[in-house]
Amino acid sequence: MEEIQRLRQIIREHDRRYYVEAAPSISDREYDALLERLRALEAEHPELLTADSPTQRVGGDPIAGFKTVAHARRMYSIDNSYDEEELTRWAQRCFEALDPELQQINERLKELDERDADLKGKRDAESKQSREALASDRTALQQQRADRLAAAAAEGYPLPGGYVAEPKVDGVAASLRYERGVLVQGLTRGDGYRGDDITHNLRTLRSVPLVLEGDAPEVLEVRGEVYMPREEFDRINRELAAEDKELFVNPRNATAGTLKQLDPKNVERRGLRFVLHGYGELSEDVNIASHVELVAAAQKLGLITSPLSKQFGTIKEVVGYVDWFEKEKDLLPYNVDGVVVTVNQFALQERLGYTSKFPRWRLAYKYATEQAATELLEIEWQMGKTGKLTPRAKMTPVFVAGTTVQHATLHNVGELRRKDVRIGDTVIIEKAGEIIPQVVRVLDPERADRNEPVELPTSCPICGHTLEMEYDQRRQNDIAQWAKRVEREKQLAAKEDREPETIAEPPPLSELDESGRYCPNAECPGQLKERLIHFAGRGQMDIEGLGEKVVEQLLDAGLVHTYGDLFRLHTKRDELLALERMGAKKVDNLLAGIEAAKDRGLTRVLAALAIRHVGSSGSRILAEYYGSIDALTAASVAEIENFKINGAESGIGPEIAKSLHDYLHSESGQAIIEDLRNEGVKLSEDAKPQAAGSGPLLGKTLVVTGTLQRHSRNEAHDLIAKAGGKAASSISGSTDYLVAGEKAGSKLDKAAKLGVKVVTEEEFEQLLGL
Ligand SMILES: NC(=O)c1ccc[n+]([C@@H]2O[C@H](COP(=O)([O-])OP(=O)(O)OC[C@H]3O[C@@H](n4cnc5c(N)ncnc54)[C@H](O)[C@@H]3O)[C@@H](O)[C@H]2O)c1
Ligand SMILES: [Zn+2]
Repeated sequence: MEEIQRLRQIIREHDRRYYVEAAPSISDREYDALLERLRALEAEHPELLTADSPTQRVGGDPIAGFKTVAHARRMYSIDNSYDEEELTRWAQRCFEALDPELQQINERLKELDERDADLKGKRDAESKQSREALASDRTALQQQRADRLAAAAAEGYPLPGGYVAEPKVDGVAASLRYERGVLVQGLTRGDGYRGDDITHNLRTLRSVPLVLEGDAPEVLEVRGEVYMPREEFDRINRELAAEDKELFVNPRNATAGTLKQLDPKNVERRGLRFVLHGYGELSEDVNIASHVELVAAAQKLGLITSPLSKQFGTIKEVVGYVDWFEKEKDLLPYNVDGVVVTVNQFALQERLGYTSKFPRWRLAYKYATEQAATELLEIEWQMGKTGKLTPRAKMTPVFVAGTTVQHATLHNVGELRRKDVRIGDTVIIEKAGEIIPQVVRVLDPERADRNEPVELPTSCPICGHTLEMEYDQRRQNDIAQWAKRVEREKQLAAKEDREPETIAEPPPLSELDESGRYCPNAECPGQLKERLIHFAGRGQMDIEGLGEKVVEQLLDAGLVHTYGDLFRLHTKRDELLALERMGAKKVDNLLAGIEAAKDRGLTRVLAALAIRHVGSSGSRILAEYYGSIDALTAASVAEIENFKINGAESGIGPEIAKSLHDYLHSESGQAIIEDLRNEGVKLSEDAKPQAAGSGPLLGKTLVVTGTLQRHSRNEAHDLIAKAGGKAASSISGSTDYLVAGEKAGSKLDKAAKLGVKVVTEEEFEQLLGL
């Protein structure tokens, strides 16, 4: 069946975008609809079902750069439903499979059937009579069964131990393995059988204890959700926007994207959290018989569980919780997309077992994302400070998920073309998880009287400079790879004296692959206001007194046309004084602020110039490595892309390298740098003390007290620093561990009061991985 093939291919592509790239292009609901369609087709044609169908496997392929490790117990996905009645039907199925009375009735019905089958062929009177008796027995049993089910339905399918309902936190599943109380491994779910080893990243989370409290068992694997609070998500997206990088579409993708970081320092900065919702391998000495007991035991060990985890006797009560929680969930500081319902007792879970992909004892109820239909009126092109022109849909205002919406971002030309939105179309928009509204799709793309595709600008609407296009990096790589393979095949064929085999060529780059259209003129007035605001901003040149309002005034009065003009403002004191609300004191402050900004150094200057793809962290890495703008300008693209720091990848990718190189060698870029240099702006970076690297203690603060047997105090501090941690001398709320040697004294009391974990010298060595 062609449709099955096609659906599988489409779904795999979405899986890759979602799990591997953390950048989905359709909503979960649409994705689930595709999967449902495939499942239905496979059910109709079971002979076409294959083990590698997306309906049979969970998650995505492993991520490059991480070690994959087999899970001690498989990590399943969870079947989900958007339908409350489905929740009740699920409970009914569980009840039917578990209730002893129904089991008995079913057994007896089966017996009757077997006996009936034996008698079937026989024609004698006795057999006939027996069969009649059997039939009436069956009717009675069936009635009994129906009565039992009706009674159970009325009660809400009660189970011994009941059900547990928990928020379905919208993040990424992870498994933490503790051996004798020490965190030894953290894995992603991966394909369910094997996950990526992200131990070093998970260690940086404050909510992930490196050592468990109290009596920890031999082996304890807990599973839970790594997620990003909304506030943190907003902050990161603001930062990305300031660096003109692609934004994360929601906190879940931000979490996935963060966990993929190779450098744990980048993870530490992004307040991720962990909340427990399940378990993996448990050693014999673990005495836990239910989900509720798991949660209680985990809390005692210092793990974080959901305060909203609730036990209920019946599914009716669970449905009540689901209804109540629908409004309530929006008040939480993190995104929740549903409720996970679990059969509480492990013994019952075992009896229910698993399908090829899901446990039968768990179901995720998902709240639907609100959507609305409206008319697309116009495509506007907005210019950002790096000169990127972003298409934005202007629509007839429509109310969706609590607010009136009339703009939706389309990100880039690629997305505009892939969604093929046209003026006059009715479009479906959606606000999923606190995000800027998105155009999901066109309602009726087959409509005969549609307008022509949207016309794209080819030159800058403000300065007229020809625009530059950028294309999806992955597609570019695919094409480059193909060219290499063709070349290799040619050489091989020549050697073996045969015709080279043809290797299918990937489709050429087109508008569908376009990731950005830019005005490359760094002096384009269309970018000037945004550029100046950014230049003067906090993380950049940090010029006091130069906010948005003042920038506007300076531009309106024609006092500033370039960054360099800012540093010449001191010659225009009178003109400044003539501006509205600009007294002598304010002018002096502004001029002093500008003067002070000259000494910020190369890191800040690079970040301030708003060079495409070059953000603050990239600027820091580059400035610290090269030391001066001249050294940086002398470097080739390949050098910038490939230099190593202490043998490790620098984190500067090809996009950054090319964009920076282009800028430093462009006429406008060079003019800007020379101008700044002439004005005395510092274009070098002083050598920095060795930045804390990675290590098992990254992001953790430790205090050492008392006398250790094997290490002096100074040695211990060195070891902590080498492991990426901070050694502090006094305990506070932000201390993670107190390392207590002999005669530890008063710090122990303080640690107890503040809830700081106390570790022995041995445990300390385990933490260090010694
Ligand atoms: N938009 C796309 O392109 C796209 C692509 C692939 C997948 N998806 C989405 O991803 C879903 C499949 O992903 P999935 O397999 O991770 O399933 P899922 O996200 O629907 O649910 C399972 C996961 O929920 C998490 N979870 C959160 N809170 C939990 C709790 N209290 N108890 C237990 N688990 C909890 C766990 O990590 C678990 O693995 C699909 O339903 C689809 O909506 C979307
Ligand atoms: Zn321009």
